[in-house]
Amino acid sequence: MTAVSDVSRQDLRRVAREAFGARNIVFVGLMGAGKSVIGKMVATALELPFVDSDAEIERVSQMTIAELFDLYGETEFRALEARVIERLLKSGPRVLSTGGGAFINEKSRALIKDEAVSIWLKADLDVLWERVKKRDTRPLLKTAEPEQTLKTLMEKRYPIYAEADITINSRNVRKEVIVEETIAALAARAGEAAIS
Ligand SMILES: Nc1ncnc2c1ncn2[C@@H]1O[C@H](COP(=O)(O)OP(=O)(O)OP(=O)(O)O)[C@@H](O)[C@H]1O
Ligand SMILES: O=C(O)C1=C[C@@H](O)[C@@H](O)[C@H](O)C1
Ligand SMILES: [Mg+2]
Repeated sequence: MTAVSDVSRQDLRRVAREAFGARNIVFVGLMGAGKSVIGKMVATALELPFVDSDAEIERVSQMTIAELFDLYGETEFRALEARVIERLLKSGPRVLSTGGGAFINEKSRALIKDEAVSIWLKADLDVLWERVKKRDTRPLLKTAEPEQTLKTLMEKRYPIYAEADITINSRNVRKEVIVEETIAALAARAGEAAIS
């Protein structure tokens, strides 16, 4: 027997896919917010192709993000990131999870606004810190006080991430909950667009 909640979940997925399947869906937010993990799960649920810009940068450069920062510095990394994001957006539609700094770049942000519906996965500092402190692969957090660095990045970046079309509160609940909330928010936005 099919439960009522399964039917409505399928309906929400159908509405979200029909409204946004022909447009890029882009996840933005700080390190540890869950862009890579949740983005891939949303793509699977909506049966859309998925790409992660950090993974794509590593694939094309044949280097890790940490190696790119070490060898060429942040400015060169940002230039490469902006080029990769432009190419991915223009060759979509797909679900694209970006690196934490991508939406901060003015040109990439303008492009994402033009070519995509954007979703900010917003999380509190303690949630982010619990997640990112387990791995030391993030070059921007190789500082004497990484938690403070993360806090400073939050203060600088949150007003900019807030320009995204949709905000989802990323917190310590099952990932599936965040995925369903994201799809419901996309479906709701589709409904608003249909009315206006
Ligand atoms: N709702 C959740 N519950 C538990 N763990 C989560 C949740 N969402 C994400 N995580 C975990 O947090 C970690 C960071 O997630 P992820 O790599 O997707 O973040 P990100 O936003 O892509 O970060 P970055 O900008 O560094 O690429 C991963 O280990 C992931 O499994
Ligand atoms: O927040 C950032 O600026 C970054 C986040 C990661 O996804 C990587 O793109 C890189 O480590 C930079
Ligand atoms: Mg990621």
